[in-house]
Amino acid sequence: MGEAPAYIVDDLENQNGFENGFGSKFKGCKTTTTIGDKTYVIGGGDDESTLFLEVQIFDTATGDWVTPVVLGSKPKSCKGLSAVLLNDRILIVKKGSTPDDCICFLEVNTRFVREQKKIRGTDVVAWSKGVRGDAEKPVVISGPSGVGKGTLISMLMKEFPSMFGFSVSHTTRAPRGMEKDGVHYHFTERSIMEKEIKDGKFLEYASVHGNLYGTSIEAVEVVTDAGKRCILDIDVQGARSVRASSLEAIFIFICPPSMEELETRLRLRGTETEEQILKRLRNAEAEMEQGKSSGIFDHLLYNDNLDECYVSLKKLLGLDGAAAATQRSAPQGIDLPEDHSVSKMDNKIIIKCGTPELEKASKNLIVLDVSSLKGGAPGRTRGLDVYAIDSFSDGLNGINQPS
Ligand SMILES: Nc1ncnc2c1ncn2[C@@H]1O[C@H](COP(=O)(O)OP(=O)(O)OP(=O)(O)O)[C@@H](O)[C@H]1O
Ligand SMILES: Nc1nc2c(ncn2[C@@H]2O[C@H](COP(=O)(O)O)[C@@H](O)[C@H]2O)c(=O)[nH]1
Repeated sequence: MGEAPAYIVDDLENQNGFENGFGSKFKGCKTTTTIGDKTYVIGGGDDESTLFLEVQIFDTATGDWVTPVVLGSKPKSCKGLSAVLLNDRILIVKKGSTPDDCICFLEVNTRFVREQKKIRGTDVVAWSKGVRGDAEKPVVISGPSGVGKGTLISMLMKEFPSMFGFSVSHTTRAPRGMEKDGVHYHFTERSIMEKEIKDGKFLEYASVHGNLYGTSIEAVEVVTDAGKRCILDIDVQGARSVRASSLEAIFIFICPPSMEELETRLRLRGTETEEQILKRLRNAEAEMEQGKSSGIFDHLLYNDNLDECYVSLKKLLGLDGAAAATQRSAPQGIDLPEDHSVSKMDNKIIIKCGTPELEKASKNLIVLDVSSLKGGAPGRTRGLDVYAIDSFSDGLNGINQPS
């Protein structure tokens, strides 16, 4: 992939098709990035009708404009944009945005995007929000039916309501008495779910105890967009698929103290027929084997005494003691002045804060170190390291060309 855009928007505007194509869409700010034959034009409008950033691709080989499938939540439009091409994604720095909304990524060739392109047979891009540090890894919880996954997750969500969000799965099974559509599951007809699977809607899906279950990309995005850490309650097959996907998560397998106790819990729960209970118990044997030996899971927890197991779970998630208080605070944003320019040096993005007052002040350069980026759509791009320095710091003299 090249480093600098070969085309600027004015050049594109002179290309055949631009006038009749999508040029008119970007009346406000816009930026272009060229990768091989494709020029990604990212822009926003200056009116109420275009509240979000849009993406169009100009194919320089064919002269055609392509409207890609855009996954992820579109960032809000803004007063100005800078784009920097990283390996598989474009970093966007927005002007006139709030601290939590000024850095985002448009993924153009991440594993997630490549998979989606294959499934959908069309151009795909995906937005992901950039967050500082290593926080917010989603949590995948698996274990045989009746082991207590749901119980433990409810305890976690009750104690840390602003920190965790539940990924609401789709299923073809019928709702139980108290279960609500859209809260516990998205209860879906099999034919519809099969179509949605074909359309690439799901991050993972599996046939479990005779029904289809799946985590939609949107289910994870809804939680992530709310600024919460996503919890997935899925079976071992699903966990294996997520492990192979681009979602970087912590994988926890919950074991029962014994198969007898598992049976007792399933029977006492009283939500399944005898036939279903027997099926779930038969499947539990294989699930236990895979949970313990497949290498999918980072941690194994025994749910014998519920309170003790919950304490262990919190410890795994770094929620014990003082750490819990730190984790509960919202992730730090980046306070960017509207007047700034952006350039790149190796793995560092240098944002020069351009007002005369700031130029005189010390610490007028904000550095985004992007050398340790992790994750991405359908979650956050984590690992941004952000710090401020002044213009004359060692090694950064002369980094002052606006992007
Ligand atoms: N440590 C425990 N000791 C005794 N009972 C428990 C314990 N943990 C959970 N239970 C009970 O076991 C039953 C099954 O728990 P739960 O519904 O949370 O299981 P699950 O793993 O989510 O099952 P499924 O995969 O079928 O959704 C519930 O009635 C719950 O109250
Ligand atoms: N692969 C997936 N498995 C899922 C998902 N949602 C739930 N599950 C698992 O199904 C069984 C049965 O659940 P139940 O609610 O019918 O008792 C259980 O092991 C869940 O973990 C999913 O989206 N994908």
